[in-house]
Amino acid sequence: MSGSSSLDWNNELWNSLRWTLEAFGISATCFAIIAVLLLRFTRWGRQFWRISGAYFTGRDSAPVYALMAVVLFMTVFAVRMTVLFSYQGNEMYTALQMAAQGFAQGDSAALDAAESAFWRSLAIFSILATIHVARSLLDFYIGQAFDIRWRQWLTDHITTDWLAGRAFYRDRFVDATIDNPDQRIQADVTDFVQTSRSLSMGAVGAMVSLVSFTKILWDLSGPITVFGTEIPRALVFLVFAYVLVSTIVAFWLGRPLIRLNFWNEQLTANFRYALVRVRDGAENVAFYRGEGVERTGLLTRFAAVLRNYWRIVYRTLKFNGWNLVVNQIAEVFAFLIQAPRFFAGTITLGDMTQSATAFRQVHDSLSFFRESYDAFAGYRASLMRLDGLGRANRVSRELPALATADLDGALEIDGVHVRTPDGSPLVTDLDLTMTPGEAVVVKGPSGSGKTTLLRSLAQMWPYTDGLIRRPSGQQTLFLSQMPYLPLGDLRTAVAYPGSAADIDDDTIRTVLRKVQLGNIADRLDEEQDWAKILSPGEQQRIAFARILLLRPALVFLDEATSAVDEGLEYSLYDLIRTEVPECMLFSVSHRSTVDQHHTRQLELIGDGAWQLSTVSV
Ligand SMILES: Nc1ncnc2c1ncn2[C@@H]1O[C@H](COP(=O)(O)OP(=O)(O)OP(=O)(O)O)[C@@H](O)[C@H]1O
Repeated sequence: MSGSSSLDWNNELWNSLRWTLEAFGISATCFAIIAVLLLRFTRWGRQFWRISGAYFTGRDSAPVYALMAVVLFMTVFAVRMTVLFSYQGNEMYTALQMAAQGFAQGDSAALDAAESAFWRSLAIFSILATIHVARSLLDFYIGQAFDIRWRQWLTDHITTDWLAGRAFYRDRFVDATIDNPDQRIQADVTDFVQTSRSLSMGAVGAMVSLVSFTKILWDLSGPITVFGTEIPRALVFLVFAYVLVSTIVAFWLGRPLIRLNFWNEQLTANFRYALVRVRDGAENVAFYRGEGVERTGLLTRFAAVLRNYWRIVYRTLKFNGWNLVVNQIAEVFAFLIQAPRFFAGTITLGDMTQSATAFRQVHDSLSFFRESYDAFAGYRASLMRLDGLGRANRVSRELPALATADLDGALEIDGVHVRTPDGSPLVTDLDLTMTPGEAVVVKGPSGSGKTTLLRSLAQMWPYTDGLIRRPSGQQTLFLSQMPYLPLGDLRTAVAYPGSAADIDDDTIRTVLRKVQLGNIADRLDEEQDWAKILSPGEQQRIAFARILLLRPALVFLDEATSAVDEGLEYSLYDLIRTEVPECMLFSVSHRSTVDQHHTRQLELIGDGAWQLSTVSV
């Protein structure tokens, strides 16, 4: 009696190499065909292609395919290693069985042969184990390299797309749910890349493993008679039947987990957002002494997280309970079926243990699809979020915006209409021309559309039409009520949107002193959250410092001096008028003290009506 399936180890290196290359060729072909079909005919496949198709096409895609081929090769190679281990195990246990028989029969020649077979199988194990360790590490490294390269490309691609054509602002007019691009760009991209690889390569590995071990199981299995009917190759059919039934039950038990996990994400995000709100509004909450209300609000949200979490715990108990039972039975299932043949002497101990290994591999391969269901549900959610962001970016860029043209040293507003999203007119048919040194102040009651007019002139507001001709690029500056201070040192904050590298420190310090911020002029290197440190009035002075630094031809100011006293307001405007006298000013202000720095006044009267007059000081 000898192992019914053993390998010729002397030639195994070449055999395995040939096997791996063949299996790689077949897998790569099947993978390509299935991928094309999925990309064309499934909704999520089309979403995948819209998100990342450009990575796989174009001039730079050759290295991508090369790396993919290596990843695929490593996956197939891993299966071959498992196959080899199963044969090595077979030989080792068969040798032990032969040794036991040699002892029993007092046959020293048989004992010697068994002993040398045992040591040979251990020597083979040490070679296989060494290759396995090296392969595992290389596999990890190549997988990570693949992910990092893809993630880098995708983050760059999506960030660029999001920032292009002011989509990051105008997305809100397309899809109100795009309120968390941060999550989409950071977490979803990471998840998308990792899960794309793990699911696709997992499926390839499972299929190759399924075919390989079904073949082994086929060779090792014999017929079984059930109720008078003989089932040939019973083990193969039984494992398929076993996994099918256990999968159906597991699917039925585990299905609610997908919904519960979705809710878990949602409720945790709500809780986190509420915490962030308290952090961002800390000063206001503290002034109001709102801790009590905040505590109740936070703990109510957290209670919802816990309620749902308990449901997950109970459901997981059932799901895991079933899976544990299934897996425990799978441990002995092959032994149970093969035992009669072993005791009848038809198969060796090695065949028995190899049957168990093969059974487990076939079982695990078939179970891959069941166990990946959850990961796939999460993957689809990521696909939907990334595709949704891409779609909103595209659509928002196609939204109408004011037509614009470059014009050196002057401003021409020609037939501009501005409406609210529901179509009510805010400004109707505005015509206005400005020449260097001129200044216009915009007045009107709260809600009359002053800020929205500026949004329209900056091409941000979609409910508008008409034409604006103005100095190009950074020759025109829009300054909102509270200037934006980017992350980084003070130098970067003051120079924004210019680059701090282009301006020397002395110039920045001089300008800060001119706008009466001499107290911070020596802190240019400090990295702080300057928006939290500087008072609103100080932040508004930073905006004036930017005008002095960038010396634009035209500036739009929206309530730019609302947080400073009238004396300071006077000197800031005076500074601009004397330092950059050619600069055209277009200011929105409620304060009458601002009027004296302007030549004309544009008044929004309501329902789209407006009136232009000269300022009489
Ligand atoms: N994103 C938006 N969606 C819907 N309506 C908006 C949006 N932004 C502004 N509005 C509406 O457009 C109108 C004009 O708003 P806008 O902020 O331009 O007024 P304003 O004259 O600048 O007011 P204030 O003097 O109070 O700053 C308001 O009725 C406002 O509610």
